Amino acid sequence: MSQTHILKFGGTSLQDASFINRAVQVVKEKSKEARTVIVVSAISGVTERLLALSNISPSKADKANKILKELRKGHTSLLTRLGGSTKENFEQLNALFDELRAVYFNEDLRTEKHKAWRDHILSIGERASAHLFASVLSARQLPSVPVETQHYVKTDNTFGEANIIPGLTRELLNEALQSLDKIAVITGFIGSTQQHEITTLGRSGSDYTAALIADALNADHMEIWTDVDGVLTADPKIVPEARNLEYLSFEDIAELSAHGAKVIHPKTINPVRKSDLTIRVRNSYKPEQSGTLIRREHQTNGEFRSITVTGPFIYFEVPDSLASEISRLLDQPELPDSGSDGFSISRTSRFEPAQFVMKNELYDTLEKPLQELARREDIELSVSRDLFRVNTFTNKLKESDRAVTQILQLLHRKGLRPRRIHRENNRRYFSLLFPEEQARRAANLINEYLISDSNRTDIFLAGVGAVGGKLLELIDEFESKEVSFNVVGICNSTHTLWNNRGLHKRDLEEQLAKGNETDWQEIIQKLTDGDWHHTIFVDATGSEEVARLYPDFLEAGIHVVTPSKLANTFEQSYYDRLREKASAKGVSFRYETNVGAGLPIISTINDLLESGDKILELSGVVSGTMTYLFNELEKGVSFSEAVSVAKQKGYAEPDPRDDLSGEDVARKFLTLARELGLQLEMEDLQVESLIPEPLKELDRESFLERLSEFDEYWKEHMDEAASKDETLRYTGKLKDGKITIGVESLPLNSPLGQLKGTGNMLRIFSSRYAETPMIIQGAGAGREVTAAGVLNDILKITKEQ
Ligand SMILES: NC(=O)C1=CN([C@@H]2O[C@H](COP(=O)(O)OP(=O)(O)OC[C@H]3O[C@@H](n4cnc5c(N)ncnc54)[C@H](O)[C@@H]3O)[C@@H](O)[C@H]2O)C=CC1
Ligand SMILES: N[C@@H](CC=O)C(=O)O
Repeated sequence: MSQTHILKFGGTSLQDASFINRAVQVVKEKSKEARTVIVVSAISGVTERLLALSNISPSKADKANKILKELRKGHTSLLTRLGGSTKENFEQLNALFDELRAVYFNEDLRTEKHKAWRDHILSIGERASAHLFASVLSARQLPSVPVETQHYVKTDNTFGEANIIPGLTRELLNEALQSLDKIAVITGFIGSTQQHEITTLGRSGSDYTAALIADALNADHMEIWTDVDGVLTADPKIVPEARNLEYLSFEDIAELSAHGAKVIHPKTINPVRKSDLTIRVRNSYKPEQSGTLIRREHQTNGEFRSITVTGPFIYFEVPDSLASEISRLLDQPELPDSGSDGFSISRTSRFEPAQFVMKNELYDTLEKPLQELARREDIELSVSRDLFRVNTFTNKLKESDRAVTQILQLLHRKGLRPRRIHRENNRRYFSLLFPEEQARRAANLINEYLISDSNRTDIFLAGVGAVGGKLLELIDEFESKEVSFNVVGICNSTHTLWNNRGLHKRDLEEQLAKGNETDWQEIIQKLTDGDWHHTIFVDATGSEEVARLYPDFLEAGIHVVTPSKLANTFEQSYYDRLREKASAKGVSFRYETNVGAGLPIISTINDLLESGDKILELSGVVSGTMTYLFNELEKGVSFSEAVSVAKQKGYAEPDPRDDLSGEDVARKFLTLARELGLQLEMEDLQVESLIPEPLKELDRESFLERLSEFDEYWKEHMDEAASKDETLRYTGKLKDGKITIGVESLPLNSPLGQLKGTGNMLRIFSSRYAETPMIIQGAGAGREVTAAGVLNDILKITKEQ
């Protein structure tokens, strides 16, 4: 057995009999594979009791006696419960509590060497814990011996936060432990001065002791047993969704700790920084989990991602001329130690104000001289109080600043604007300053960004009919290394279904009908409050109610993609508002499928305009349903039958009267006109409707039932065209700011007369394409091509991020 493993049990890992039993089990397993050395903290709550004792005045002896009695009883009864109650074990424990009583009531020590007296009192916690645990291990056939480190860990006399004398400590520990043939159960946290007065090592002192021992014994592995899952992406009290990090490097830990992470103190790493020691942080509540592995060389992996929240801070600005004097004030050695992020100053130029961020308590100490300085310069010092820093760490910042931009965009979309952004060059870290509640929200959002697959896009899909249903299928089938989709919610006009982990086509068939009733206010609320970092709302309903909600989604930082032509063809002011909202919130509104379904009509026109071309005329066929109907008439199918099949095939609008009335084509031409910058309304268009006058006032069902009454009319019409070697087409034209739409009889062998199926053809005449127009032609309706076009819009948004 050539390996040496150090197991450090924190107070929570020894909090009661069941936890101690669990720790015994860990030791039993470990000692089968390696030489095992144990380091213990005081049992949970004991250090706090000892501190309370040290603050009780001797005149209140009753109170002190109560604590002394409880501490002794707590330890001895645990010893009995755990089967370690030999006479010798009791005597050793009782001797410690006798010592505690004697030190506590030693008036000379208390008054003359108060700090040393207090450290001596505190040391009893670890010493009692080591005796207790060693006794229990021995009773369970794991021969053990308590080792009190005040004899071996040598320090200076900074009581409360003593500094190690490294060489001497290493030598003494090595001498004491190297040839021990029993399991050493060693006290963490304590040492002693050269004059043998007990000292304590400050915050995370027991982890530090464990590292000193690992160094002295050239240990291979160290386990820190504590009450959290390992090193997490954030403090779970602030970010409940914080995740455990699987592995980190020593350098990662040092960087995290310098900016507020609490699990491992950087001084723990110091003694073993150059060694090959592996450290595992594990949770005593969940011993089956593997925790976080920390070692020297994990430097370049992607695991390093975390958030810490520090504060509270004060923020103020002063003219640059005053900054040097304030910096001198901050340099005073007698100021309270406010940690590595106690204060920071940003000075961009002599002409810009200097910005100061400092811990509240530091400002409180300096407030008077600061105000005095400001008065002298006749400046009103306006301070913002109680701000918190959200520090973000990620390996992504090694390559570029893209993560900073993405995070800022994400926060901006959620209405969070930091007071100050601090980014150090060549560091994997940046910080943002917020008021407390905003800092909490920002930390949760950034955590979601860091832990989720950063390529993931969350989608809410409204409308799961012809287009929406097919889209869900395409999303299910979609595979890419760069992008992944997560459909968090779907709805139809009656039901809504949510699942953070993703919905699929099968859920539509099996689960949607069991979902909640569709409630649009609830959907908006849920999407607005959700911590999804990159959300797209897809409207495939064709509903006016839904199209009127886009400003709410854009306002909440949610992108909108839609095949519905409604929103772009409501009043002009609504069209303008959507664009203003999207731009203000840094989100996208995409609707390529509004004209020609999957054909790239809108994007082509915008590309031409962007490159300086001038559009002179747009004309042709942009209704797939109409082409289909006239093609069917050519074959001798009745008009009413063709309409019904067009609906079944998913070409026609949710209400086919929108196709037949020309409204669908009108909306398409109006959208194109507005893309060209024309300010037109629906009433400005000249549109020929195919709805027979007597059927105009009927509801949808009665209309479809009575449509066959007009089959003969359409047959005659088509026959007449055929007699001239012509056919019917429903065409539209935008020229000189005017839109005209209607039925035309065209030569069968003309390009438009040749259209088949759901064929669309749009001719673009422009300054550059004046003689020979640019033509975009292809299927212009149908669930497949439209859903694919919607997916393309979604992909464009993911690429813009
Ligand atoms: N079918 C096609 O070829 C093309 C369709 N479009 C557009 O796509 C949209 C959808 O068309 P289809 O899928 O064919 O329609 P559809 O009638 O097959 O499906 C509509 C879906 O929206 C749901 N819905 C309706 N009102 C709702 C409301 N207020 N709240 C929640 N859900 C609601 C319905 O329950 C249904 O699931 C329409 O705006 C249409 O103009 C655009 C281009 C081509
Ligand atoms: N009903 C429309 C669908 C596409 O926009 C059409 O037939 O063109």
